[in-house]
Amino acid sequence: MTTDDAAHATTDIRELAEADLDRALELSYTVFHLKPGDRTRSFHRDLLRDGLRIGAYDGGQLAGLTGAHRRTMTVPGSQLPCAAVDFVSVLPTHRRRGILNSMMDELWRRCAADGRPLACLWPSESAIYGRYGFGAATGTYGIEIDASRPLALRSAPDSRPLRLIDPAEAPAMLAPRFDATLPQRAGRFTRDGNWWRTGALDLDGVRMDAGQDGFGPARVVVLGAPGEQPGGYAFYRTRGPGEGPGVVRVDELEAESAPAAAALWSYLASIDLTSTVRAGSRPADDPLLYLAADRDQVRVTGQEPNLWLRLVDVRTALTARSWAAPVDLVLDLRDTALPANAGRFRLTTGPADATGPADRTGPADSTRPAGSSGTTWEPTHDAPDISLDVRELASCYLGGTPLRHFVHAGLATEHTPGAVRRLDAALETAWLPFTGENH
Ligand SMILES: CC(=O)SCCNC(=O)CCNC(=O)[C@H](O)C(C)(C)COP(=O)(O)OP(=O)(O)OC[C@H]1O[C@@H](n2cnc3c(N)ncnc32)[C@H](O)[C@@H]1OP(=O)(O)O
Repeated sequence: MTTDDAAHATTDIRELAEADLDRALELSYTVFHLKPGDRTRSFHRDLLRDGLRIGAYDGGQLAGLTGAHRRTMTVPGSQLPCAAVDFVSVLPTHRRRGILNSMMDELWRRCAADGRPLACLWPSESAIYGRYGFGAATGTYGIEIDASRPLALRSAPDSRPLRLIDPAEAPAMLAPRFDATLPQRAGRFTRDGNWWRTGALDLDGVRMDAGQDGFGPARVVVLGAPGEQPGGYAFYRTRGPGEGPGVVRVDELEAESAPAAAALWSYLASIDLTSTVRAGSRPADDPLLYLAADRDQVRVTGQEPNLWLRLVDVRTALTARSWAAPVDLVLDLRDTALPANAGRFRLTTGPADATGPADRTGPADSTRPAGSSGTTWEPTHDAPDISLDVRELASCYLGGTPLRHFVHAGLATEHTPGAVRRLDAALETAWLPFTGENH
């Protein structure tokens, strides 16, 4: 037994007791170099208390922590329970002894017991989680608009009135528009009133960056007259001119149509005493990028992976989602962390989504229960058409990355010519997956 193994052997992985929540937060703040105020601490405490909680104990000392929030994620044609992993922390004195490995093993057991076929996370460092079968599954663009002149667009904005509303009324007023995006965008999370208040709008200033970056409180603009269902909304914060130009920071914008989006972006680019609009988290297929008449005015400033996904229960995940085209293929799947998923399986998808990938919208999709897509995933001894790792399957699962990209990179193998093209056609979604959250 090596010294490290000996140290690991003394670590007990078990439920993090409610009595240990405060020291668990202290551990997390230590490793993340944070010093939050009381409101943030209380928000974190509630999050940790209400989720899956795993502690790594070295005798009486808490040496490691993993939490996971119980959330519901949209997948093409359905919604699935997901463990949104957070607070992953190991004391600096106990690192690289395998504590994270052990906590991940425990996480899979907890996901199974809690009926969560998916797990996801936003990694602090992207090198860490591929080994556990997580793959980057949604991406995000940073967009900046030069608002020193009127926003030039290629089509006319929706002419309905825009109005600022009391942010306290926003959760109830905005939820129907947000919910309408759920069947279109895989990789999103359903929200309850509490999540709207804290996770989305941060009305109580509980997030770590609250008030520290010079931006004011959340402002909420909606498109449409009072009493009408909003055709779109944006919530944003502003910082007036000082050392630099005035900035509008857009935290979320959803619109029912391109003209509605045009109206909202035009408004944001016209706010007095500001000359830059920054949207840090937009989908790669944001219509704004195509509507812009001058791409020097609307620039992509960054592009990066956002949500990392783990298919904990591959059968449930694959049979729950809808497919854009029928396929009948044998996949040879590697999964070293969860061998129950590994092996050779025949994927036979149900009838293609009647509307096809170009027009898959409407609430009916999101209400279809998991497992009702007519898709099967059964063990077989037949020769494989494709070999791949569960990490790559996770990256392709929501329709964000075609498998052929991984084949080109030598990370997946096509044995039957045309098999990858067929699978990619089936995985495709009308809109790219997009999460729009980073916690
Ligand atoms: C979703 C989230 O919460 S993301 C936040 C992750 N947490 C942090 O970044 C906080 C600071 N860091 C830590 O607390 C710890 O160093 C952790 C959690 C990242 C790792 O915990 P450890 O117990 O040291 O990891 P463990 O010893 O189990 O190592 C597991 C494997 O991951 C690798 N690994 C661990 N940390 C890193 C890293 N930062 N970068 C790349 N690889 C890493 C190890 O080399 C090891 O690889 P191997 O199994 O191939 O040998």
